[in-house]
Amino acid sequence: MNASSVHAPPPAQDAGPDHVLVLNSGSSSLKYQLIDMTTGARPATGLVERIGEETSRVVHTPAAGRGSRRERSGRVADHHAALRTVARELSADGVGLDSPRLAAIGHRVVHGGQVFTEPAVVDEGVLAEIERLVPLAPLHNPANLAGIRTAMDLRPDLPQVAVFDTAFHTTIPQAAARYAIDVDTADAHRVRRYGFHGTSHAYVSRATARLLGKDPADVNVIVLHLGNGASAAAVRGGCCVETSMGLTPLEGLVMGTRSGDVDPAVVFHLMRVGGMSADEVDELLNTRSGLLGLCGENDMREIQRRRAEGDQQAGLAFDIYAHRLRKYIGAYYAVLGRLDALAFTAGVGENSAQVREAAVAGLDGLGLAVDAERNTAPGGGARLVSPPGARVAVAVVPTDEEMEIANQTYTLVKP
Ligand SMILES: Nc1ncnc2c1ncn2[C@@H]1O[C@H](COP(=O)(O)OP(=O)(O)O)[C@@H](O)[C@H]1O
Ligand SMILES: CC(=O)OP(=O)(O)O
Ligand SMILES: [Mg+2]
Repeated sequence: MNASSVHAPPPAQDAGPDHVLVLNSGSSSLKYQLIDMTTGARPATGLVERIGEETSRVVHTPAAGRGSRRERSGRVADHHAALRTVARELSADGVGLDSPRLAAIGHRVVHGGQVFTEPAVVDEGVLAEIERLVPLAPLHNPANLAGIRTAMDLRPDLPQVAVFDTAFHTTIPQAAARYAIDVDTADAHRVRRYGFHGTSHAYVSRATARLLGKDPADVNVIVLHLGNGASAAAVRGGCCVETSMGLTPLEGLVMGTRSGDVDPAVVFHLMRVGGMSADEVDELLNTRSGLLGLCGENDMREIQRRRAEGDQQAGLAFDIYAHRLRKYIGAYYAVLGRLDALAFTAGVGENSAQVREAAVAGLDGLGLAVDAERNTAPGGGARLVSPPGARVAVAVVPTDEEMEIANQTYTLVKP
């Protein structure tokens, strides 16, 4: 690894602990943001990606005036090593894990089962429960646990708070949460719809209401969180009533590498006739399916480029992706009965005008359309892309899972 010089300002001496470090550990990445809860500023953000591979990449971005962006490559063996690397980067900026201004570390934990309806200060009992849920989120929960355990090693005195992706979905009624399988079998194995990306759905549904100048309690909204993982949520008056991910983050929309909905019999067919093991089918549906499986590419930018050049495989992958979105929009409209807004968020939702246009194509009858000029206009921030006076607002609403996690964490621990 090659280091570069840093110019860290002297740490403030008089402020109390008002910083939260947010960690979002994915299966092979660790994203982090240090947030000043007094000002909302982010003294540092960054990510470690390709953890465990031959060459990992570390990108650390201090806030303006605190130093310059640093990028390194080299092997980062696991999530423990990743967090130690992050700690060193933060120390170099004078805001290390030993900083007296650090109030807590907030961790995104993907699966909280039915137990965690709120964020939790981590203790041995919480760790044991997250561990018990590993079989339901094998890609995510082990990484989340590694992040928490290393953070506890590095700062045993500091509160660690777990914020669960599933928590926002615990209001989903039984009629939507239960699968139609034998009740005793389902209960014995905790089989039900849990839903994920809840922190994002909660934040974006509230921000959408704000954009409309309304109280979240008065607004019905469909949120489409379209990142590498993708899910839809129907939110009535601030409460989630339906979502597309289920027992695990595999169900629902077409994703970067995950299939989303398939007939469950596909699994038995591949095992009986295709000679695959359960683990092989699991790996196929989670990591070699979705956009990647359809056209060899999971980056929507690249798919759009190939589609524009007439590449039929990329065109079909895009069409399948958009078709699934339309199907869910129609279904969730029916679930809600009345729809005030459709909100697009995350990497694809915030940046792809083509996906937004295709997702509502032909839905004019439902009052859903995008205005070509608004939809393609550059600019960040929450904004409407539907035509003026539209019956249903269509909006781009950037998600901020890190700020939401920081707020929930700080609320629990602030002095
Ligand atoms: N300008 C863009 N146009 C289309 N897709 C984009 C654009 N920028 C980012 N994306 C897509 O966003 C996805 C990543 O979204 P993101 O929310 O960062 O994912 P995650 O947090 O799940 O890793 C990638 O598929 C990428 O292609
Ligand atoms: C739950 C989930 O799918 O998360 P991500 O999109 O970060 O993979
Ligand atoms: Mg994400």
